[in-house]
Amino acid sequence: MALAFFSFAFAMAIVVLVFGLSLLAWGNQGKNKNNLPPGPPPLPIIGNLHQLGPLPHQSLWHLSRVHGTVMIVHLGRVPTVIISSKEAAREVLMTHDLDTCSRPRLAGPGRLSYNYLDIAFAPYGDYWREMRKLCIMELMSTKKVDGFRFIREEEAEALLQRIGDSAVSGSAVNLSEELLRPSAGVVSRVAFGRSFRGIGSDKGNDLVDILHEAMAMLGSFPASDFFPYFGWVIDRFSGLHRRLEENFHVLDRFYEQIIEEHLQDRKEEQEEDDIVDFLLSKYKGQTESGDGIVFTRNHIKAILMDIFIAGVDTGSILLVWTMTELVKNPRVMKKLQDEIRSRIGNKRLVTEDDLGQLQYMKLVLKESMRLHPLAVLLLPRETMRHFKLFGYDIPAGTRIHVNVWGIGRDPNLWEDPEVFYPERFENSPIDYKGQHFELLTFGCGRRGCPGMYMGMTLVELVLANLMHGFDWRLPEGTMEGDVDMEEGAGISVYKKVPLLLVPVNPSCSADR
Ligand code: HEM
Repeated sequence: MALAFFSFAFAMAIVVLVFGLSLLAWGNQGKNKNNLPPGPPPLPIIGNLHQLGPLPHQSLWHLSRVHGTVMIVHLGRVPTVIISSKEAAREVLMTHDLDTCSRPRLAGPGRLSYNYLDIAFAPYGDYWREMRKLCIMELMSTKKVDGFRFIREEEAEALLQRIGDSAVSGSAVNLSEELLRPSAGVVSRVAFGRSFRGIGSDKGNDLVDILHEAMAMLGSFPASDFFPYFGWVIDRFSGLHRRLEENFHVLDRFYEQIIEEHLQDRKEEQEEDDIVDFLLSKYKGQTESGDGIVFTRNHIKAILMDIFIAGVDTGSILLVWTMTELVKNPRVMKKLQDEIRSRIGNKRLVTEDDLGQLQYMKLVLKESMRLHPLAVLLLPRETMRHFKLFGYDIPAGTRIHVNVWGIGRDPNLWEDPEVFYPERFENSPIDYKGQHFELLTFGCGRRGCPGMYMGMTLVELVLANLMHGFDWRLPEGTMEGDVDMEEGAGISVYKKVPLLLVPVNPSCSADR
């Protein structure tokens, strides 16, 4: 009894102490002499967390309409600047790129990247620079990507084959699942030298779920990110910690298997031909790389995490959103099919040589990326030094998010922003390659996406073939207006309800 009382008293003392310290720290925040950006008034301890909602990019966009396009919110104890206009995005990502190009230390990315040993979440510095250069040279350069063209075309052909079978049987295809396969196939064959095995095969663990869970964990807002001293307790109670650990272990087993298979091949003196071989050959047996970086098995696994997660899910999410918009907008789908079919004719497969002729398809993809930019808040940046932004002080160590989703729907930039209308890009120089701050699907500057060419080449090839090879219908009894547009939260925002469509061979279609 006495023991129980002392445990209770001890727990209460800790709660009071934490509460008191938080209030004290909160009070000190207000005494800051800096001219900080405006923002919604924060509550003690939780700051503005209560205003975020399940889809933070949407809540932050609505808040920015009231408080301004350079706005500060307090996520627990962490001041975070939200950028919601193309002008402010240009300042942060271009003018102040060097001031803002580090990454904050966050629980989800930290765990899945083996303590920031990857590229995407590594803080700015020599290690990040060397790894990024290495991955571009070995995997993502135009030359490398062009060299793997036959793999993309084989994967696209296999996809058409599978969809063709469904067209014959008249059954619906789950495109959210099916469109993952070409990117999974390309990434696994190009980067890992083999088709996927060992992931998605565990009972109850399918590849889509594992990837979406990883995206959710990378984009999650765990309490430990906002309450440094006691947040981990909340994460344990909420179950977030357990989810993160489970996801980490599924992925870890997969990377281990890839590494083991490569080590085995090396023993058997098989040819070195992919990035895993390259990482193993460069570092195996050494303790330090040329730049004095101690390289371990975890370093290799962290790089595999980036390639796997960034390389597989992104392209398929973009394709799913694009197919969703097309089926909701039959006029656009018909115009796109007419373009592709008139240019390509009766060829069985659209090849990469054909893609240059498909100008309307490029407009469709830009429009899809405007409304569904995947990494809706980009990856978080952290300022390395103090700088001024439109007269406001942005102190060193501030977290920054660029709300690309909001910029894509800004009525000051786009007429009827909610309408899917690819023609808005006709005769417009706006492109997604990082020079136009209205369309930042791949970010920009030092931390911009190095896999853009690799990702988009496959996306274009697959979309062109889907449109050339088939007409698409909604399942019986579903109308265009019924198509669910709900977003699933994560570092990349995906279509929450899987997209089911029925493929029809064009020769059987009543429209033709
Ligand atoms: C349609 C496909 C893709 C989209 C929309 C996309 C989007 C993005 C975005 C928005 C960022 C963050 C940029 C920033 O914070 O400024 C990023 C970073 C990154 N992406 Fe991609 N990506 C795609 C494909 C790929 C592919 C295929 C790979 C490699 C296999 C890849 C590897 C990376 C890496 C390593 C980073 C981190 C860069 C750094 O922090 O230095 N991405 N991507």
